[in-house]
Amino acid sequence: MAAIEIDGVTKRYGDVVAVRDLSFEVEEGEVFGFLGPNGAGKSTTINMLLDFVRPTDGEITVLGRDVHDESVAVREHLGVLPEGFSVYDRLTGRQHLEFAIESKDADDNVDAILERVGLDGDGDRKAGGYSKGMAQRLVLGMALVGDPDLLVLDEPSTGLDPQGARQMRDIVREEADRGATVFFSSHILGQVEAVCDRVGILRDGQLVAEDSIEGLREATSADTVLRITVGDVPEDALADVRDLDGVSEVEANEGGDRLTVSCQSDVKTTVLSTLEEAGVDVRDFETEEASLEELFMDYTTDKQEVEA
Ligand SMILES: Nc1ncnc2c1ncn2[C@@H]1O[C@H](COP(=O)(O)OP(=O)(O)OP(=O)(O)O)[C@@H](O)[C@H]1O
Repeated sequence: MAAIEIDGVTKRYGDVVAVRDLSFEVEEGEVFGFLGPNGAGKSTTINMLLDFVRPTDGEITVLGRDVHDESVAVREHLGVLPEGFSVYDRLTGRQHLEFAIESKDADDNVDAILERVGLDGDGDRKAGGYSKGMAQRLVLGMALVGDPDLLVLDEPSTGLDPQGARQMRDIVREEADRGATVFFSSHILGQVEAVCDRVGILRDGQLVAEDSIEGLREATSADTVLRITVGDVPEDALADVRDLDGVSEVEANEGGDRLTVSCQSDVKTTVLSTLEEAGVDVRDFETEEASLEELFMDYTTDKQEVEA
């Protein structure tokens, strides 16, 4: 069973189409990163998943249940870190967690959760005095109560310091290891790269890519840079490499013993074998893959915009 099934979903706000005929699935136990530039429709999608907003068209099923018709049953299995969450100023962190444990009829240990989210020592302070990052940690702690089957986290790393961001990554992986599904949106691409099994990239309300990071790399035109140390290179060997499909640039240094080849990820081995076939002594090589940032730009920006 898929943990999340989004089928032909459209959301219109008057003339604005926030999400357009969106369909995708997230498998149980998967960590799925939901990416997209500002205004792409990520929060709208998450709000529809949580039944905060109704789709204009289409169906959404979470853990095999319709999110609207069976919203109460769905909620019992969900942990949510919503966008624009708020805390109760007059209640302590501990009281927030006790409330979450009681409402979920769970038996979590408050101190263990405080420690997990990095709030040990601050549990007895009023949440009104928490910094933004501390409040975010608290709401994440509340989302973890009751070992939910599905965690939905909207921009979980925003406002966290580097240590908090690392704790967030660890928590996401730990939750996945115990079998939970994690669906989160993010702008922090390094976070996504480090924890996601798959990502979906949204642009103008439509999914423009859905794959593992590795798969995206192979499918995109964002180049891999191959640095090769060679004996020496005859000009015609360079010409053979330049002629390969998927190679965009070949440069040799002045000494002629180092080559830099920009190419698509899947032609790296062809570049090396072409050099060897032309009699070049390939001594060493290293590759520099396109960063997730470059992949993201590649999927969400028109080529003309990049060139401009
Ligand atoms: N309540 C609303 N009324 C009118 N338009 C809306 C409403 N909510 C969202 N939109 C529009 O829908 C589009 C998608 O917005 P959404 O907030 O889902 O994007 P996002 O990907 O979450 O962006 P961000 O990264 O900036 O949070 C935007 O054009 C936005 O202006």
